[in-house]
Amino acid sequence: MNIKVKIKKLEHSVDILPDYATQQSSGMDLIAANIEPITIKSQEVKLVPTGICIALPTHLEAQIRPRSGLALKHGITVLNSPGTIDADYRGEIKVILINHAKEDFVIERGMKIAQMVIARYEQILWDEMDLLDETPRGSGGFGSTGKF
Ligand SMILES: O=c1ccn([C@H]2C[C@H](O)[C@@H](COP(=O)(O)OP(=O)(O)OP(=O)(O)O)O2)c(=O)[nH]1
Ligand SMILES: [Mg+2]
Repeated sequence: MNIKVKIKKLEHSVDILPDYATQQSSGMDLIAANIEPITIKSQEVKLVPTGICIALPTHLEAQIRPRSGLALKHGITVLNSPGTIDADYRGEIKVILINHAKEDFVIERGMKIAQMVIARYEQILWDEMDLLDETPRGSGGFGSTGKF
């Protein structure tokens, strides 16, 4: 679609911008911009800077998602996944990482720490009712349709 989105690099940012690793990747890899290494001890949470600010147009949001390789090999994931970057946010994009492994993990500057998916969203208005239309599912949920 080639929608152009404004991006600003902060002083501590890395040289390259987030990018798609392959032609049809849905997410762009986000790069750690911490000057000094950040150690995430087992079960610890750390906020990792990316050094970039963006200005998304209305109806687009950015979702911060984990990288499966970091999760599988090192137990590192995005605590608030998917993190939400609102269209009106102009601050630095930061990534909340948690270490679920037993070993410490060190985030080095330049490391690909998470991925960012740009998605469309809608805002709605409530139409408050006393009764909602009936459906075959009704209030069934949480496994109501069976195991297999
Ligand atoms: O992983 C994240 C999540 C959020 N943000 C930024 C962008 C987002 O637009 C803003 C607010 O995020 P969110 O709405 O998830 O946090 P909140 O706790 O509700 O804070 P606020 O009251 O500022 O909305 O913080 C990040 O940089 N990284
Ligand atoms: Mg919020």
